[in-house]
Amino acid sequence: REIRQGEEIAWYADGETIVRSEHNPNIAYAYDRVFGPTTTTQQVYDVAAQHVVGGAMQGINGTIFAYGVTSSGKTHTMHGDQRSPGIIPLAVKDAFGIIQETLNREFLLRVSYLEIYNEVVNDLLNPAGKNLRIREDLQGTFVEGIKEEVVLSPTHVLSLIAAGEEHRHIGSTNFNLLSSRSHTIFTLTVESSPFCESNEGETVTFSQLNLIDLAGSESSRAETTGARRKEGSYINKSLLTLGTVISKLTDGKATHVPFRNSKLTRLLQSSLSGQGRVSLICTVTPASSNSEETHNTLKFAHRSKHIEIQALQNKVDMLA
Ligand SMILES: Nc1ncnc2c1ncn2[C@@H]1O[C@H](COP(=O)(O)OP(=O)(O)OP(=O)(O)O)[C@@H](O)[C@H]1O
Repeated sequence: REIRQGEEIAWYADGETIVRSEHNPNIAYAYDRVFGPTTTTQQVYDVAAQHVVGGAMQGINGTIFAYGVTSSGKTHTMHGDQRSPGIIPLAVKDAFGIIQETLNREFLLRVSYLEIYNEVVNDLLNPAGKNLRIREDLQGTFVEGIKEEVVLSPTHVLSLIAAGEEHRHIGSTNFNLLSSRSHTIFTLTVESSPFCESNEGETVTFSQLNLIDLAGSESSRAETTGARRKEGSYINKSLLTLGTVISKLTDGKATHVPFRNSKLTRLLQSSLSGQGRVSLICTVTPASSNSEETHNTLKFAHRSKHIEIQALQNKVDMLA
C-alpha cells in the first residue's frame, strides 16, 4: 500500500543497522539483528525466538514481545496466518516437538491468555473473567483468578487462542482498519520432571513463556475521537511506562523503577528485572509518512538492548 501511494523510503536496512535516508549526516542505529522485507517469520523465529522457547522447556523463564506502530506487523509477526504462521504457533509447535524428543522427562503444559484493555485485565479464555486483579507472591506477579487450561496438542492450543481472539478488542483508527487496541499476553506454563522419581540429582523444573502482542505504539496523531482517544491514552500509559521502565533499567543509576505505574509493566516486572530470556522484536516501516514513529521505535529498541538479565533455571532438586 505504501509503495502504491508513492511513499518515499525514509529508513533502510544496511546489514544489522537501520539508517535514515532523509538526513545528512545520516542517523543510524545498530541492533543484534535486522530482518528485511523478504525475511519469513520462520527465519525471525529461528533467530529471535527458538532459544527462548527452548529455554522455557528447560526451566528458564522466557518473554518475547512485539513492539511497533499500528500496521507495522506486530500481529503478523506474533500470530501470522495459515500461509505464514507467527511466533506463537511456531513456539507451540516447537514446544510439543521438544516434548516428543525428550524421552526421559514428562511435561505438563498449561496456557492462559489475557488482554490489557484500557488498563483493565480481561481473561480471553473466560469471557466472565473481567477486570482481574494483579497480585504478588514470592514467585512474582500473577493474575488472580485467570483461567489456565492444561493442553495436550498444538491443535488444542491454537483452538484456545482462536476462541480467545474472538474476545479481543479491535477498533478502527486512521492507520489500520483492524487495529489492535489492547495488549495481549499468551502464557505457556511448563512443568517437567524426570520419568523415574527416584533419580537422585534429577530436577523438577517450572517456567513461564510469555508471548506478547502490544497495541500500536503511535502517539496521539493516530487517535480519532471519544472512546478511541480514551483507549489511546490508556494504551500510551502502559507503553509510556514500559519506555520509562526500560530507560531506568538501562541507565544503571536509577534507584526506583516504576513497574507499578501500569498493568503491562507490573505483569512484565519479573521478566524484565528477574531471571529469564527476553526477546524484543520491533516492527517498523520504511515509509516516510511514519518516519517519526519509526524513529521512536528504533530509539526504544536501542535503549532496550542494554538491559542485562540473567537466564537462570527454575529448578527443584529431587529428593532421593
Ligand atoms: N512482514 C510482513 N509481510 C507481509 N505482510 C505483512 C508484514 N507485516 C505486516 N503485514 C501485513 O500488514 C498488515 C498490518 O499488519 P499487522 O496487523 O500485523 O500490524 P500491527 O502492527 O499488528 O497493527 P495493530 O497495532 O494495528 O494491530 C496486515 O495485513 C499484515 O498481514
